[in-house]
Amino acid sequence: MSVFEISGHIAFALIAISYLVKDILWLRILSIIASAAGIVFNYVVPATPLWLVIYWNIGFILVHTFHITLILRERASVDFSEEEKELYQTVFQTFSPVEFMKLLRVSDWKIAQPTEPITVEGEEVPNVMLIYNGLVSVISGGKEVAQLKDGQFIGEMSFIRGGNASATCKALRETRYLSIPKTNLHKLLNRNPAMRTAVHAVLSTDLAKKLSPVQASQLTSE
Ligand SMILES: Nc1ncnc2c1ncn2[C@@H]1O[C@@H]2COP(=O)(O)O[C@H]2[C@H]1O
Repeated sequence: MSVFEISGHIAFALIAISYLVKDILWLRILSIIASAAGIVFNYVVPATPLWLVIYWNIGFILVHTFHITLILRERASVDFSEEEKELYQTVFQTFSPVEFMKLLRVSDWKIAQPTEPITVEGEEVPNVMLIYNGLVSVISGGKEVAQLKDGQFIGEMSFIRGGNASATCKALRETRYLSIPKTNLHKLLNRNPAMRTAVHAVLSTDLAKKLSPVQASQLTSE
């Protein structure tokens, strides 16, 4: 088998490997190398070059190169503050840096003063919020049922289930939090379907941690 015939095998082998790769950048790089090997094979091995195949492969290379440029440009623009890095490492590790950056772009940093209500039981909750630093009381039916602190979400229940606030949440001391407007979050997830699983995983983990042992055992026995 000549070197040029081997290039045909390399082209198809790389296409097969690219199907296994999850990182889109690597998938595109492998596809470019596969197309280049395909061009060599189709130029040298047949009696006359197969221009139709060669032109299509050049087209594929151009498309992948264009997208690689966009990906690299996007990745280069990722620059987190210390606070954002901490949130990324503690809560959003399952996100890619670019996905986390997209989430931050549609979010706002806010501060609630002591006794300030963040949600009101039975009323609409326009944002999903993540406590960065502070303490929040969760009041249901006039009684405190829980306290929420750093790294915990507020408003995730109505986001997942729909409907209004299941409880009133009030800051017990000055509380700094990341607020993600739900309309922005829905639009972001529609534009980036791959992020949907990561967002739901983060919110479900938070929800599971909030379940009391009694509630959890009731759920598992259902
Ligand atoms: N038992 C609970 N333990 C912890 N947090 C709660 C509890 N009940 C309600 N919450 C929080 O209070 C929020 C009120 O708005 P949501 O129902 O959207 O989401 C709710 C949770 O974030």
